[in-house]
Amino acid sequence: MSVRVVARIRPLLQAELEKDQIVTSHIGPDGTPTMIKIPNPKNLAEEFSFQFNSVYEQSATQQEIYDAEVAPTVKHLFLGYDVTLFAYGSTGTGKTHTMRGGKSLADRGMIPRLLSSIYRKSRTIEKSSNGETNVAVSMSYYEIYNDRVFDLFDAPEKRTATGLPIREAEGGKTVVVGLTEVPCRSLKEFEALYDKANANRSTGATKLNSHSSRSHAILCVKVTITSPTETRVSTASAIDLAGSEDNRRTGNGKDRMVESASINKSLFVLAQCVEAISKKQPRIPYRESKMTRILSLGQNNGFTVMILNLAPVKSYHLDTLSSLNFANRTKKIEVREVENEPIFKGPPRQTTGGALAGGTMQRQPLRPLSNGINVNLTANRDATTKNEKPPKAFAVYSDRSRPTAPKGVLPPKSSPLKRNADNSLLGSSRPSKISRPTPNFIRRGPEATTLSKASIETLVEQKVSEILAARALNAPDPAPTKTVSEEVQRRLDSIEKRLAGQDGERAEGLSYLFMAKQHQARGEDGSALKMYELARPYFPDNEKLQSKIDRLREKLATKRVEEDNVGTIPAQKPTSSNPYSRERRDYENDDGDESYHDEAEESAYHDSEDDDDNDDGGSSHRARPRKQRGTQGQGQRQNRKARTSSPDPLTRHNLSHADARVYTDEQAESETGTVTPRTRYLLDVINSRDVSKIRTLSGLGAKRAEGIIEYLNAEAEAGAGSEAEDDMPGNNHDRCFMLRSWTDLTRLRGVGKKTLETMREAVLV
Ligand SMILES: Nc1ncnc2c1ncn2[C@@H]1O[C@H](COP(=O)(O)OP(=O)(O)OP(=O)(O)O)[C@@H](O)[C@H]1O
Repeated sequence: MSVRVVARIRPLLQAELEKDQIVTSHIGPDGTPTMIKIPNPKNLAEEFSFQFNSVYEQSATQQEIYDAEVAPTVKHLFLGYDVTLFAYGSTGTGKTHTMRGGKSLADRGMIPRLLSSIYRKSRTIEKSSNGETNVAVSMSYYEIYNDRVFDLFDAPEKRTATGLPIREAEGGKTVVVGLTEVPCRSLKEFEALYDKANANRSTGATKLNSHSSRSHAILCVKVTITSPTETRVSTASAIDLAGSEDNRRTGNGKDRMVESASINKSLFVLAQCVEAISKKQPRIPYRESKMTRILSLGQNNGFTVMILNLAPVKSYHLDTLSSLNFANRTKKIEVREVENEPIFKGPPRQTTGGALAGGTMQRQPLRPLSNGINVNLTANRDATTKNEKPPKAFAVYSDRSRPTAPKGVLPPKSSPLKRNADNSLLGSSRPSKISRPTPNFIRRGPEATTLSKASIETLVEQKVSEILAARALNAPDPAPTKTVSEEVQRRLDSIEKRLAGQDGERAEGLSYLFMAKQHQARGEDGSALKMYELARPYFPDNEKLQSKIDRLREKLATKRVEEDNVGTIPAQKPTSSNPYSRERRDYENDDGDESYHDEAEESAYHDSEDDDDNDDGGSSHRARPRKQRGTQGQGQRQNRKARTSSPDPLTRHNLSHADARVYTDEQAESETGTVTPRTRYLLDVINSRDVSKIRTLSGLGAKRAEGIIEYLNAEAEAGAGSEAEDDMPGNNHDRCFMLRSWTDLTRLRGVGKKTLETMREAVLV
């Protein structure tokens, strides 16, 4: 079934005027409000309509929304399904109000109401089973702030600078290592913990919201139902995303800008993921931000409800269109309704709650996670017998395929908890249950080529976890595992070096560059200049960076002179000689033109990007490396097509953050020069399509070498352009597909990032 998407229009705030309202709800085909209408910013007489599962008007109460959208999921939670609830919207649109709410009973948000229902249902189940069935509730709560994960049960002063690591456990789940999981046995206990943890959440004042969330907050409530015959675990995740921000309106200072860049980047990646999923694209860029890795939208099973929060007024016009478009895509995401497998057992045992009795928070030791579904339970069972704390283990699914449970582990179900068929939720017809097969629309990389390689990867991960754990606990590093080979040790050293050494500094420099680009794309030249200047010490010999700074200074000086002369920023037509022209043109286009078509918009962005400094050394910024640059005329044709295409009002944000798309460590290559000599060498060898040459690269066997050539040929065969480009008149595909950058290399099928790093490190140039 699809993600259920409902829209909520918040009431006018004190400073907002009734006459400025532009967002309206309308009755849909089923006779209930399901449609949102909003004028086209370019032509106010024209309206865009968006259809959702439900629409809540300004007067809707918390109770109404809870009853209709969240309460129906509770029974499914108790039947072993995971439930994900998240709030999306621009800053100041009411996400936190919806999820957390106010203090009064009527104002309580979805989260406290959900917990209230969970406890009520738990008591009912325990009572009706005459105490034979026990329900334990525990919670974890963390935030993703500036792309780092922090446990909200930790006071801010106790946080480490790097935050908690996340990683993929063997079972294919993304897990936060070292997260606290707190048992809470009553609503009262929950509320005390939740309030305390919320006080640790990063918030701050912006011009748009005096109490703005600066992080994505993720609450996971684990429900463990233990009957005499089986144990079921399911998780309700409630996510209050930070809101996207337009820094021309927030009045953010430097620190807020850093937060803002991080918020916008992660939301941009989320939008990219949603777009990729909804278009069934083979590559979903989950890995490009921690939030998307953890959320793994479209990969988590169970029920997902998204509440789209909207402000009704004109000042949010473009943000609202952007959000509506995002939500429109989200509703196309199919979520597989899969029940968590129960664990069957022999004699009854103590529950998790019992094991962790006392209401004290317990820091779980950092240790490698075990595999598979219901990892908590297996771990808890061990913990009970050994009187140890259970390892942390909850997760939303990540983009790795998950092994199916070995045959014979789970006998056929005969549970008293087994539900009656209930197809009522969300009005869908439910598919029959399946046992977590791999979603077929996600292209998987080939399995590791050899067993030894796979075990090396595991050992490396295991060792890194141990080291991180030792550091976190301020204990001496554990002795190396006997089985760690020289090869593993060498790679560990290199990973350690990368984590702690120069690369850390470089990463900081890169983050300044990234923010600078974001500001520049938005036309915030002053802030962009500041960020470039902050990046400068990290790349002292980089002439390109220096000349960028010089150009920006010049541009700002020109702007100041113009402002002095005219008294205001000129609304002039861009000219090629005016250094101010490109950004104004982009900005004006995306606010005003109908350049809304995604594919074409992307091309338009890249074309205009090329017009600028040509500083990316080729295609390294591009999401689709196989796009071949056309001539200037071709680029213009693409732009023209973009502007006449369908009025899809996405996304000033997309355009603004286009450079966030693949901004990783490797963008150093585009920012700090062109492709590095080592990468150039790798590219040359791979582009040669010569198996014997490719095999000489470290870490590649014959099989992978052939796989690489197959990939190159397939890409060439597929044509060197996107669907949008395919339609372009005069677009001649370059049939000889070439990789041009490190980013292109990261897209090679079957070659992981670690292997790439090994290959690069082994190049002697
Ligand atoms: N349904 C509502 N009823 C009354 N007030 C509301 C409602 N929704 C939002 N508000 C008010 O609007 C303001 C902004 O709401 P909130 O802080 O929840 O926004 P947000 O989307 O979480 O913002 P940010 O992303 O910046 O954290 C708050 O003052 C809140 O009380």
